[in-house]
Amino acid sequence: MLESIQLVKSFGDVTAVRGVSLVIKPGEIVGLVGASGSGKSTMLNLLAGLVDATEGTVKLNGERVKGPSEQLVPGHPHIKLVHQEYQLMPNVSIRENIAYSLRFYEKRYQDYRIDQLIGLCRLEAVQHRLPRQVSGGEKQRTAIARAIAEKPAVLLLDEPFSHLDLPNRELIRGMLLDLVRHEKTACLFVTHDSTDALSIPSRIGILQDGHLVQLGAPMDVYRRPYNAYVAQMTGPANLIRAKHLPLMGIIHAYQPNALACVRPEQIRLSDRGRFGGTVRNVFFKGAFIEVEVEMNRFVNLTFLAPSSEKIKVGQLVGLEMSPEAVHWMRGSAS
Ligand SMILES: Nc1ncnc2c1ncn2[C@@H]1O[C@H](COP(=O)(O)OP(=O)(O)OP(=O)(O)O)[C@@H](O)[C@H]1O
Repeated sequence: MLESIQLVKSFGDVTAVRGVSLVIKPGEIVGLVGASGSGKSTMLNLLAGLVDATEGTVKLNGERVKGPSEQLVPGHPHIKLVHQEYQLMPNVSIRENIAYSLRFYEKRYQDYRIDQLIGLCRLEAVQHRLPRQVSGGEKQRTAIARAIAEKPAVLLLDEPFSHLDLPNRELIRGMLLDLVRHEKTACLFVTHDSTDALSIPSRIGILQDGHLVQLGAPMDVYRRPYNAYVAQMTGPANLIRAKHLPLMGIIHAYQPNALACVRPEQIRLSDRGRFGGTVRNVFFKGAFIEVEVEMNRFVNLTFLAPSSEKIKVGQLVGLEMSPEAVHWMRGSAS
C-alpha cells in the first residue's frame, strides 16, 4: 500500500503540491487528473522518492520512502515510474531493454520472465527490433514491461496514453487492467484526458493548484463534482447560475450566484419542452451528436442527441430536464 500523508512541495516561491493525502492499495488503479501546472508530475516524483518533500511523508507498506537527499541512488526499488519519454536504451533490442531490468537474476528465470512480459505487453512481433524501429505504442509498452519486470509494488505512469492512437490506447488500457489484477500492483497514472481518467481507474483524484480537491469513484466525481474546475476536468458540463434555472423550469432555494452543473446527457430534446433556444453548433461524435444551443444572452447549453436526429444550425429546439439533473457546486464560474 502506497500512502502520501500531507505532502507539500515548494520550489522557491512556487508551491506545486499542497498537503496531498492519498492511499493506493495493491490491485488498485488511481487516475490523477489536473490542468497543466496543477502539480501532477511533481506528485509522481514525490511518490517515487525522486524529489524531496518540503513537508509530509510517503510510505510504502508503512515504511517511509526516502527522498533523493537521503540516499546515494534516488528512488525506491519497489516503486517504478514510467516517464512520458519512455527512456529506452537506443542501441539494444526491445527484448534486451526489458532484460536489462532482470540482469541480476538467474538466466533461466530471466528468460521465463521476459517471455511472460513480452506476452503480457503484446510485444512478440517486435521483440528483436531496436526502439527506433517500433511505434510509439510499442515503445510505451516496452517501458511498462521494463518497469514491471521485477514485480514492483507500485507502478506510476506519467501520461501513459497521451501520444497514442485509439487502438494503442485500448491495448495499453487492457494491459494495465490485466497487470493490476494479476500482479496486484498499486498503480497511479496522471492524465489530462477526462475519458481515460473516467474509464480506467477505480478511483479518480482531481488536482487543482496543488490541492487534491476531490477523490472518489469516477461515476461519483462525474455526477457530483465539487466545483466548476472538477466538473470541467471530468467531461463536458453546463455550468449554470442559479438565477437562470427558473427559466428552465427548475425551482430552488439557492442564492442567485450559486452555480449548478448539468451534464449534457441530462438535457433532452422535447416538443413540449419547458425551455429551448437556437442551435448554434452541431458536432458529430459517432454514436451521438453534441448540440450547442443559445437559450438567451446569458445561457448557452450543450446537450446530446442520437446521431440519427436531424438538427440544423439556426433551428429552434425545445428542451427538457428533470430537477434531479441539477448538481449544486462550490466555487464560481467567471
Ligand atoms: N523544478 C522546478 N522548479 C521550479 N518550479 C517547478 C519545478 N517543477 C515544477 N515547478 C512548478 O510547479 C508547478 C507544478 O508543476 P508540475 O510539472 O508538477 O505540473 P503538471 O500538472 O505536471 O503540469 P503538466 O501537465 O504541464 O506537465 C508549476 O507551476 C511548475 O512551473
